[in-house]
Amino acid sequence: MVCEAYMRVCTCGYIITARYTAHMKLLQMSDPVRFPRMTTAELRETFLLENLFTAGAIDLVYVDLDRTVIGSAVPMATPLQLETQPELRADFFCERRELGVLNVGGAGFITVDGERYSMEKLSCLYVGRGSKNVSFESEKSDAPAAFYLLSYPAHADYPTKSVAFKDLQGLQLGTVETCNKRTIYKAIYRDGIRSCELVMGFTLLDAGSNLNTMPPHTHMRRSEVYMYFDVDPAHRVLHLMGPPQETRHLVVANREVAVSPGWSIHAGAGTSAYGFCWSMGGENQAYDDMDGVSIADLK
Ligand SMILES: O=C(O)C(=O)C[C@H](O)C(=O)CO
Ligand SMILES: [Zn+2]
Repeated sequence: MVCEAYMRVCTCGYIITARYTAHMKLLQMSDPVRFPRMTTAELRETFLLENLFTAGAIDLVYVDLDRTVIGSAVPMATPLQLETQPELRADFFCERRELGVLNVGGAGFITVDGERYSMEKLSCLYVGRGSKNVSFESEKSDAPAAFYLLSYPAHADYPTKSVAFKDLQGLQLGTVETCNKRTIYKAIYRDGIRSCELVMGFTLLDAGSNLNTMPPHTHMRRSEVYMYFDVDPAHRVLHLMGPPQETRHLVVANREVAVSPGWSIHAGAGTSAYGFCWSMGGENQAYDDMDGVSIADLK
């Protein structure tokens, strides 16, 4: 289906062909001046994505911050093809972009230009700039894969590569006493799968711990995106955000995404167990380039 609204907007110049299907939602960030006066509804509309992971579809959102594209692909009985989008003005999705994918659902496959990658739960795939055909499949439609997608502009071609959960080396942080014992798994980063600006991995909390990224930090050189997964439907994560002296929270459900500008802390406390995918784009790829904030200074 071609989007009628989009066709009206772009009759001057841009030629839409049938393969440019529905357009992406556009998410426009707020700034730290407007932030403290935002209502709960405004905060949620600006920083939270609640409607990804539609069964049998690819969902994509374009964020003006670092030109991030956030999305999901949940293939059921038939594979799903990643199409280019009108907003990208590109012949194919990865013409000028790189893409990171994390599977948080059942086992599946991703095929990139004829190469088929097996994607168990928590496998991660990097798709390099210039890759033309990307498609997603589930092994079983009654336990579909749930592919989380994160894409940034790319200025070089790095090879498409996958990594399975069992091959990731975890970094243990936190303690039981401070309720934040957790393991960080880095997949796409300077010493792992190479990329232009995308940095991507996930964090799993130990049983009984519920706090992530505490003490918190900001990092003006990059924006960050959190996608919470394996959250029980009856439970929520209280995602903390905002300038360290002006924090607010978003109540986040399973497979929802919180966008975090460089001026914002990003941390969370779950009412039960959860994992989350963190990913970043921006000026550098040093994972530990963080401006730490002491807990006592938070307001
Ligand atoms: O639990 C944590 O700590 C994290 O997962 C931190 C994120 O990875 C992060 O904020 C990286 O900048
Ligand atoms: Zn961070």
